[in-house]
Amino acid sequence: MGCVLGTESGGGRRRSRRRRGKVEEPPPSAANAVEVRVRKDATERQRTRRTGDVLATEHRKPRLPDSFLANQQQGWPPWLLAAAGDAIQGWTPRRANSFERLAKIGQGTYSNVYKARDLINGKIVALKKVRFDNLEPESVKFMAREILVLRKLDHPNVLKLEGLATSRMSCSLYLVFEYMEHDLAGLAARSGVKFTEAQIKCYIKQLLSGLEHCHNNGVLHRDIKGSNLLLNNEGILKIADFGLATFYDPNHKQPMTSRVVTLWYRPPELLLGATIYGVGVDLWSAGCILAELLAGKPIMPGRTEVEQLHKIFKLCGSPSEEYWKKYRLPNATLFKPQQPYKRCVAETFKDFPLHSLPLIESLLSIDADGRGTATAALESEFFTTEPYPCEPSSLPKYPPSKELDVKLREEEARRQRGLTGKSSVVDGAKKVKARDRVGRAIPAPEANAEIQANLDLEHLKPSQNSALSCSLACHLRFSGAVKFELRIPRMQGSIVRWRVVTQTNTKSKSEKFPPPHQDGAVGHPQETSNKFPLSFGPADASFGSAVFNSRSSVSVKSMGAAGGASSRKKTSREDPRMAPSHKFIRGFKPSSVGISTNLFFKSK
Ligand SMILES: Nc1ncnc2c1ncn2[C@@H]1O[C@H](COP(=O)(O)OP(=O)(O)OP(=O)(O)O)[C@@H](O)[C@H]1O
Repeated sequence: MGCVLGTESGGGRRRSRRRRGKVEEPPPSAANAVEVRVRKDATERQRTRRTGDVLATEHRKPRLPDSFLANQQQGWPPWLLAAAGDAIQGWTPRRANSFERLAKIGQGTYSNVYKARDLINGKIVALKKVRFDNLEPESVKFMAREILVLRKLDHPNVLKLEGLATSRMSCSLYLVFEYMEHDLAGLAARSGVKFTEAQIKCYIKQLLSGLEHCHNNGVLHRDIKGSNLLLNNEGILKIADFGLATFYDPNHKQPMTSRVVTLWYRPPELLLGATIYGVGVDLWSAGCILAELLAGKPIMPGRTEVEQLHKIFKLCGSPSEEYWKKYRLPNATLFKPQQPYKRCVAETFKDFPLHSLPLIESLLSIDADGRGTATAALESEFFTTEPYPCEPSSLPKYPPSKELDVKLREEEARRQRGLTGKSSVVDGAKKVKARDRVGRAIPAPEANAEIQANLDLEHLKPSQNSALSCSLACHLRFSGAVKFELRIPRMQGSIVRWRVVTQTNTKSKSEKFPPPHQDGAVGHPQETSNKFPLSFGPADASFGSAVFNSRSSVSVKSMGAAGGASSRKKTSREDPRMAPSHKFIRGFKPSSVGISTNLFFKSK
């Protein structure tokens, strides 16, 4: 027996008639005529289905939500509604051909960014083009989240999403942003650019103001770094690239993925596998940027997660016993140094302006709780003492210098010197190895695209045709370049032949698109990402002396070659305090980082 909604005769109130299992038809009236017609149709269709009529197939189609129909009326293509209905709800799309593309200005993990002219008002904009046809549903979901986050934010120091555009012909969505001439990483890398203390204060104040707005609106950015801080010619800094951002509620903390934030700016708790975290992750990155601007070079340019953590411990001290007990982090047993490291932030940055140190100390607290909030950081003496932050409008105007331009310029310089041939070409933009870069500041590793796994495989006894153990550090970048670094234990009298089988798991692309099951923020329980011991790589040379000299000059950069990746000394010995790197383990599960690797060695 079917059931339909009925209207109570006389009273006009609708109520379910399911109780009596009886269909009652209300008397037709002007007020409910349409509803009655609809119910009649439904009843007829149900009867038809029972009799096996052909209309039954039509009836099986799921009913489309009203928002879907409303959006379709607004001109959204059905494929986009299906993929990201919530994110675009209430907006009317622009046509892509109402913009004139002028130049490609950036490239991201899943997008190309173009400088374009709005043909309606002549305004110059940035169009972030996202192609849907070759994106997996997961990636689309994260793109939709980026739009939702951007739509929630409205602040002078947060890049505003001005609209969306679609093209009829291609499966693409364009995010329309105001055009920004520079990014902080590109600007800092320019030769001849030296920021004064007042200018650094101006930039950091704007960064913290933007972060304060994000955090107050329940948004964590999770990828704060120089290339995501865009600047216009009026000196306004805007936080951009919310591709890794997430909503969070400090009062109802949900597990989230720890595989976020670009390595050099990633806080220790994430490296240790924390899944419950908060605003502290962005504040740590802000602290790294502040120190980087003052030093003129990245302060902790690690190449692997292990090395990154090592650098953090060496500068900021290793966590206290209370910390390990308080947080019980998943990777604690792997990374806990046998002997503690002493904190030496003040000593390392002794040449920094006096009032910058308390702020850096606080932002670079090992314990995220010690980092406070963006609001508290804005109240720090750094901003209330002389020299005061300069006005954005008083900042110098620079020719365009975004990271991509820098890479292209450097590649051209290398080509001129006849050194080309080693870098890979990615969609027109050639990648430049860190050690080949000129200029003092080095752009950070690209986005979060680096998946790093130091894999220690099970040691098998050498015997005929047996597999020999090895330690493999694998670096996968989404540019497509895969680099393997093999550390092979000395095998006396063995001829080693190897077969390396790699299988990238395109389903869990990267930290950029953490698999949904790893990010509670999109409604899935989280799993810790590093389920295998990571080993510390070679100990790095410690961060050199700070280059800021507040006595002699207000300029902050006097270094020649950049520190970090390009000038880092390599030592062959590991720090004895850290976990050994050639420990062999059982039960290794490489798929947790999206790459499957097998090594087979044959001994004689
Ligand atoms: N509004 C803008 N104005 C000028 N340039 C921009 C703008 N938005 C983005 N860009 C440039 O495009 C680059 C890529 O943009 P964005 O970081 O948003 O893309 P993404 O796909 O999220 O990148 P990633 O994978 O690096 O995180 C930026 O580094 C920047 O140089």
